[in-house]
Amino acid sequence: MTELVLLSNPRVADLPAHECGEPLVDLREFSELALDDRQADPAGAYLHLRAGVVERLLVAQGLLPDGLRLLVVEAYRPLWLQERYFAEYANALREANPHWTDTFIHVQASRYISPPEIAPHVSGAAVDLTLCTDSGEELDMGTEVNASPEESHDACYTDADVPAHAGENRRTLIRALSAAGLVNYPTEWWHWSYGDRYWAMVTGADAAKYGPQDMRF
Ligand SMILES: C[C@@H](N)C(=O)N[C@H](C)C(=O)O
Ligand SMILES: [Zn+2]
Repeated sequence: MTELVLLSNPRVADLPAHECGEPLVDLREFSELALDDRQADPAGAYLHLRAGVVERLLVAQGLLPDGLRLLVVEAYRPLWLQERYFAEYANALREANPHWTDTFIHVQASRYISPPEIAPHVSGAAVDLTLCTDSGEELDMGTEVNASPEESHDACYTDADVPAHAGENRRTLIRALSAAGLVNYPTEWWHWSYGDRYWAMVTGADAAKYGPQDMRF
């Protein structure tokens, strides 16, 4: 079994980010991609991603079997929102496990939400997505997008034992995105990134290409 490395692991968190200056682009410009509004913000910040990530997503879209599309749920996330998500989840873990130390809570929280200071969504380097048909029907992936480890009994883990058809759908997603150069966070089948610290750790790059962005509308 391969080792599961979390975002809080120093092998990821201690990597530097060398900002390359690439712009964030608006996914609404690309009709190839299907877009979902469950995480929408009024200005559409959640539909922005670095140009290099978009390029690879379009390659992945082209590699999917006919009739299937990538359905983007959330891309860019502002720092304040990442901080809120992290604090809320850490607090829930603390309440459920009052004997856990702060250090252990930080590690356990990072299974599901990135520590804000290294968060890949804040850099426009990560995207949460799934698959849908041309007519917009979502494929069964074994859990909902954003199901937590607790509510899904760890079925959110990419290699979890899920019903056969859901496993096949996950493999279709994995094949296309991996071939296009994105990397997956193994505790979340829907979370993919390029150019962030996790990508650097997986590919052996010296540094992330993208640092945090402060997008204002
Ligand atoms: C929970 C999910 N939406 C997510 O994005 N998690 C990752 C690890 C993150 O916060 O970057
Ligand atoms: Zn994500």
